[in-house]
Parts: sequence; C-alpha cells; structure tokens
Amino acid sequence: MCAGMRTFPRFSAAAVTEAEEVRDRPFVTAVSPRLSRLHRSRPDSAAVPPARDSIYGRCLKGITSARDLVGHLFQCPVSNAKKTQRADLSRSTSKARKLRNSRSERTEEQIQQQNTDARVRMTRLHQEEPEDTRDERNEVRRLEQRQSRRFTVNRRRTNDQQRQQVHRAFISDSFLRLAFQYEPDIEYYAHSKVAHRQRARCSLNEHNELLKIFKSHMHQLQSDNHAIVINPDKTPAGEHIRRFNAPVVDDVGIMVGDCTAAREIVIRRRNNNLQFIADTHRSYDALQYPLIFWKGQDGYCINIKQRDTVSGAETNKNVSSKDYYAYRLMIRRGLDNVILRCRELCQQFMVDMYAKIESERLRYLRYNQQSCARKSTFICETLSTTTPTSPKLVTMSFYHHLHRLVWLMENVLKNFPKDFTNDTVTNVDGYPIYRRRNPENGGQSFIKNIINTDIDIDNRWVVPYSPLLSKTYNAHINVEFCSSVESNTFAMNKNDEITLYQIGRYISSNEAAWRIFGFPIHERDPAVVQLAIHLENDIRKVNGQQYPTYKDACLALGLLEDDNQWECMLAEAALNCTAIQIRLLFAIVLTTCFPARAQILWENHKDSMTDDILHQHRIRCHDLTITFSDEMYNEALIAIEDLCIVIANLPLSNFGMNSPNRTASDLMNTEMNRELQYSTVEMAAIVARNVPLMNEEQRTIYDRIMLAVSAGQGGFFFLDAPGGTGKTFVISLILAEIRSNNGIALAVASSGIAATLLDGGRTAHSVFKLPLNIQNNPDAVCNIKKQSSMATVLKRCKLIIWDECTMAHKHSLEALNRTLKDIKTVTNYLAELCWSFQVISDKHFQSFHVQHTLMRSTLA
Ligand SMILES: Nc1ncnc2c1ncn2[C@@H]1O[C@H](COP(=O)(O)OP(=O)(O)OP(=O)(O)O)[C@@H](O)[C@H]1O
Repeated sequence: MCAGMRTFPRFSAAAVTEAEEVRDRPFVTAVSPRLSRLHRSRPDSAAVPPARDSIYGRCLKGITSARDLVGHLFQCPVSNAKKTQRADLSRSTSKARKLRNSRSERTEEQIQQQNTDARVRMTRLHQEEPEDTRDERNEVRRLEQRQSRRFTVNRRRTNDQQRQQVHRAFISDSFLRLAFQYEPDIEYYAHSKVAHRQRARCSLNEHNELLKIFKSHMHQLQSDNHAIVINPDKTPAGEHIRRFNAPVVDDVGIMVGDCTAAREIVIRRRNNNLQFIADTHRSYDALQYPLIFWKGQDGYCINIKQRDTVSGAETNKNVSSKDYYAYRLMIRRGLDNVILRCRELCQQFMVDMYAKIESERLRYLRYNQQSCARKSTFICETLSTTTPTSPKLVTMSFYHHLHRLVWLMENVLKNFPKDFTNDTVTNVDGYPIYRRRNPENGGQSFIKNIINTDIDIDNRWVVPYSPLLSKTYNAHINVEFCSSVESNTFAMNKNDEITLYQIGRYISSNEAAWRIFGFPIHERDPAVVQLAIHLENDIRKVNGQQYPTYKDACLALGLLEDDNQWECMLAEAALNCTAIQIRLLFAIVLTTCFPARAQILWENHKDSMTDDILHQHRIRCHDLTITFSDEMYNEALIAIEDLCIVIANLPLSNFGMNSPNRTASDLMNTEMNRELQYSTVEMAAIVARNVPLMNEEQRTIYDRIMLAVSAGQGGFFFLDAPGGTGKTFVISLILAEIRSNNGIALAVASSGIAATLLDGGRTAHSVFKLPLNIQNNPDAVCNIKKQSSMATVLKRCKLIIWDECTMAHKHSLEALNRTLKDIKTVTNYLAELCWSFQVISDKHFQSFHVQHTLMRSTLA
C-alpha cells in the first residue's frame, strides 16, 4: 500500500485496512489506495457489506444488495414499477356518439343558452344545499388540498435530500465510483452519470481483458486471505495534520501529500507479497478507471515512441505523459471522446493524470538534483569591498556547471580569528579546521597599520582561498573543502524546492485540464519581446522578398490584422445596400477602424460604391451602354473624402489612399451636365435639316457668328429684326451647331416666356445669379463663386445668347461683365466671347441704346 498523492475528501481514518476471509472465493486483490474501492461478495448473494466506519458505509446504509446499490447510486428504481391501469377513454359507445352529434349540431345561441342554464342550475343547487353540508364539503376539500400540498413538499424535499446525498457520494466521495463484484454472472456497475443516463450496464466480464486475466488465475489461488487496502488519509510524517485538511469546495480535486511515496496500484497476493503496478505501467489506467477503459485498453507508458509528422516513422524520442493525456482528452470534430462524457469521473481522471504528469516531471528533477548534490566543494566568496570586515550576502546559487556551490556570506569573517591549530583536521560537521600555527610554533605574524592603528595579524586571520579562482574571477574567493554528507545535506535539505512545491498542493480539475493542455499560466505585462537586429533593408524583407514599406512587411509577417473582415463586410453590403450607404460605411471604416490596406479595399469595391454615379450618367446621356470610368471613380472618391472630413476632419491621404482629383471633377457638375446633355447626333441632324432653309440674310448672320465662335475671337452682336422674321430660327440653329460639336452655348432670356422659346433656355437671373435689387446696386456682381460649377460652365462657354436683353437693367449686364472678368481673369471678357443680343421690339429701344453704349465702352 502506498499513498503518494492523497485525494480528498478523505475517508475515515479507521478505513485503513479491511481484511476478511471468504472461504469460497479465494481471490486476493487490492486497488488503488485513493481512487478505487473494490467489494466482493459471496456467490450465493449479491450483498455488498458497507465499509465499517466510513463515509462509504454511511452512504450505503440500508443497502443490502448490489441491485439496491445501483438503484441508490443512480437514483432510479431497480424494479419495474407496475403500469398504471388507465381508464378506457375511447368514447365509441352509441350514447357518446349520439351526444357528440347533438353537440356538434348546436348553434351558438343554443350553446350560450345551455351554458347559462347550467350556471343557473348549479347556483340554485348550491343555494338549496344545507349550510352544514356545504361547509363540510369545503372543509374536506381544504384538507385534501393541504394534504396533497404537504405530500408534494415532502416528496420534493425527500428527492432533494436523496439527490444531494447521491451527489455527495459521487462528488465528495469521488473515489467511490466503482462497485463491482468478482462474480462470473454479475455485471459491474458504476456511478458514472454516463452509465446512469444510458442505463447501460457495462459487461466488463465479457470485454475487460484485465478482468479475464484475473479470473483465469483465480483457480490457482491457494489461500482465502486477501486485503483491501485504502489509505487516502495518510499525512506526511512531521507535517501538521490540519495543513492537509480537505478543501470544502464542491469540486473534484487532488491534494498532494507525501511526495516521497509513489502513486501505485498495489496488489497483495495470497502469500502477502505485494505487487506494485506503477502509475507509468500501461495497465494502470485500465485498472484505475475500468469504466473509461472498459476493455482494459493500454494507457500511458514511457515507451511510446514519437512519430515523424511527415513520414509517420517512429523516432527515438518518447511521448511524454503530458502529451499523451492531452491527446486523449482533446476534442476532435466528428469523433466521440468517451472520457469527456464521464463528467465527474472525467474530472477525476484529469486530476489523477495530471498528478501522474507532475510526479513524472518532479521525479526527473529530483534525480538530477541528487546528482548535483553529490558535489562536495564549497566555495565561499566574499565581495571585494573596501571594508573587508563587512562583506555582504549577495546570493546563493549553483555556480555554472562546475557544480560548485558559491555561497556569498553576509559576514564570512564573523568567526574570525580562528583558533591556533597545529594540524589540519576535519570537524564533526564535515568542515575542515585548517592548520594555523602561532608565532611561537613557527607561524607567521606581522603588523599592519589600519586607520592609524597598528594591528598585529597572525595566522588566525588567514582566510583559505584559491589563487586560481581569485585571479580568474577577480574577486576574493574563499575556499573550504567539505567532504561529509552532512555538509551537503545541510545545503540541500533546506532548499528542497521539490518538496516545498509539491507537498500540500491542491490541484483542481480546472487546473489539471489547463496544465495538461499546456495553456499559458501567466501573462507578462508589459509584453517584453526580443527583437531581432536587422540591417535597414532587411526589416522590409520577408521570405526573400523585399516589400516597399515596413507596413507591407509587417502584413506579410502576419503582425498586422488583415482586412479580411472589411472585405467581407463591404462585399455583403454590396448585395443589399445602395452606393451611398456603402460609401458611408467605407468612410466609417476608414476613419474609425483604420484598415491596413485601404487603397486595396477601395480598388476591390469601388464599383459598388460608384454604382449610383454610373446610373445617373447613363440616364443623363440616354445611353445604357456606358460603363465605369475614372471620372466616375473620382466622383465617388470625392464623396467619400467629404464624408471622412465630416466624420474625422481628415482627407483620404491620411488613411493611405490616393486623393481624388477635385479640379477634374465635372462629372457631377449639374450645371455642366445640363449644358452637355444634348445629343450631338440630334443637334447635327437639326443643323443639317434647317441650314439649307435659311434665307440669305439669315445665312449671313449665321455665318458671321459661327465664324467668330470658331475663331475664338470673341464679339458682341446685336440682332434686331421685326417679329416673325426668323430670329429665333437662326438662334436655334446657332445653338444646335455649337452643341452638335459638344460645345456649350448658354441660352438665357430676360423673361421666362422668352426663355421657353429657346432650346435649353433659362432666365438670366437663374443662370447668372443676378442680384434682385440690381437697380440700386451699380457695383453688383453675380453670385457665382470662382470655384463653383457655374463658373466652370462659363469658362467653357462659347456663346451666350441673351434674348430680350434690352428688358434687363444695365446693372445686370455690368454685373455679368464683372463676374466674367473675375472668372476668366481677363480685363475685357466681352472681347473674348461672342455675344448675341436680340431685341425683340421697338419699345425696348431705349434699353438697347443703353446696352449699346455699354458695349461700346467695354470694347473700347
Ligand atoms: N428660313 C426659314 N425657312 C422656313 N421657315 C422659317 C424660316 N425662317 C423662319 N421660319 C419660320 O417662321 C416662323 C417665325 O419665325 P421666328 O419665330 O423665328 O420669327 P421671330 O423673328 O423669332 O418672331 P418673334 O419676333 O415674334 O419671336 C417660325 O415658324 C419659323 O419656323
């Protein structure tokens, strides 16, 4: 028996050893001192005698058979309950059918009437009932309800108590997990809830290979004596007993006790010889956990070889127990892991196996510690301080691989001066007493002046040292030879970190799982990472490829988060969002999420963000074959940048994207688009159709103006003719001619009616944004900013036709002239541009005169 790892909660101290004789079943066995308990029974009876003075025994009080035990553990009836005799509910009698038919034929009114009659009838009956009878009936009903309630409460309370009791039996007495009998006709049950849920009775008799081996050797047993040895309560010698109190948490765990004892299954043979099955034995797991390894499968052993991950061939390295159990406990998709379905048993398995892993690891460390401890040389080193009488303790450590203990003492000279000794002898504690002869006996002495004081120094003050070590390490290194075991154990026992680490340690199932899987047990804050030293260009080189930026190199190394999530998000948005929404989403991502490669995101999703611009352009141009163009993408970028400025007040260049070309942005210029919306084909057709119809005078005017337009000379023309003589006809042709060449010709009029007569005509106030109180403002300018879209139109405009110009105030023409000068940055805009003024009636002659004066003064 042994109990290296002590588990909790502990069994009673009295349940240390139980031995009894069974004459007709001469089988001898014992199980793990902590985790299992075996019971045997007579062949003629399935009785399970409870353990004496133990929790186990108390839990099983009143249980007289294995069948009861299983029922008790599983909290399920062991016998089949009689089925309740149900009433015949089939209403197939003729009377029932007749009643159903009559009820189904009732109308709503009849149903209501019958219900009302029934209520009245019941009320009348209750009123006619004697008061005593009614009280008696109500009292009986109250009593019945109270009794029923009490019965329900008691039943629930009993169930809870039983459940708690069984739960404690499972959890607290976690090692009371197996109750089986070595009978060939008896199956083995366990308290595992897996088994409980499935009501599965594991036929270990049939499948467990270890059990078969046991049984095959049963007939060879000579004696009836056998023992069950359980000693989970063993407290390490010399330790305080309460230090090893079982934790009170409702948890499966293990408390490490005497670290010097091994964790083994012990089988006591009939001749009282003990056979140990080490925890590294391949059958240990199957013996300890027959429910998990119900076929007696092999568990961990130290000879399992690692395999090459590529070739699959065996290597020379052994699989560690930690790796083995991590492999066994791992969750794998599509594969069922029986261990993980065992609930508390699984937790118990994990803490047990982690204890095994720790034992294996600590055993390794202990063996290496002992090899270190065999070294027998102490080196006492004192620091080279200015005051040799007060050296300080610095540290104590093992010195390199020389296996020499370097011990810096706080006051290595505190025992000086030593006594005079004629010969070197070894003291009882193993330390040497070196020869220190007095001056009378041949020893040396001299006088040293220290702080104006003469001090007589003799051999009593000599500190043993090694000249080689002192010179090598440039320090005062005092050396003493110690050859006894005591001197070593003095150093080692005080620093047996393995014992200090292991003893009294509590391992929960959570910690066991965490450590078996090798999860990190601590974090470092702030994170300290060793950075490699690179040349300047090497940092941007990853796998031989040099990236243009450090950011790209970091992305290649996977140090930065990629934009996959933003890719997915924008791709999903493209399915059900408008282009405006996607642009807003992209702007939010840019300004708040800082994607690593914003430009690539834009390139991948620019079509979905420009979709509305394409659609508008197609509608405007009456051409559905138009595809995406750089101008459209530029417009979308401008819109996105506007959003970024609104959100974060930052342009696109701040997010690693190319800035849009705002000066080239005419695509969304509504004023420009309005003037360019004409179909060149249609305009050309109009010209081709009507030019031959012009008379000579019309032709002269037409040629004169078109010559000025094509030459870019500029000009100022006034067209005056009686009504109905074809002025509008000529003007329309001139407009069509210019528009057929994709040029811009503005057609304005002083009145709205006149504007409707011209193709694309608008009022002068609308086009030129003339001030309303123009007559009172001689220095007025048009409300057209130099960077506005209308200014762009005016810059590209080739001809302005102002119908009924004489109806406008002269301040209007002067305001337009100032505005055009400002936009074109020329001194005389009218000299550059072809003007055509049309006077429609003689009544406007005065106005014309004013304009004519203006024209002359301007041209001058
Ligand atoms: N050379 C031409 N060939 C055929 N029809 C013409 C010609 N010139 C003018 N017309 C027609 O004569 C009619 C009147 O012409 P238009 O409206 O241009 O005259 P107007 O001078 O502008 O008149 P108003 O001063 O009243 O506006 C229009 O129906 C126009 O189509």
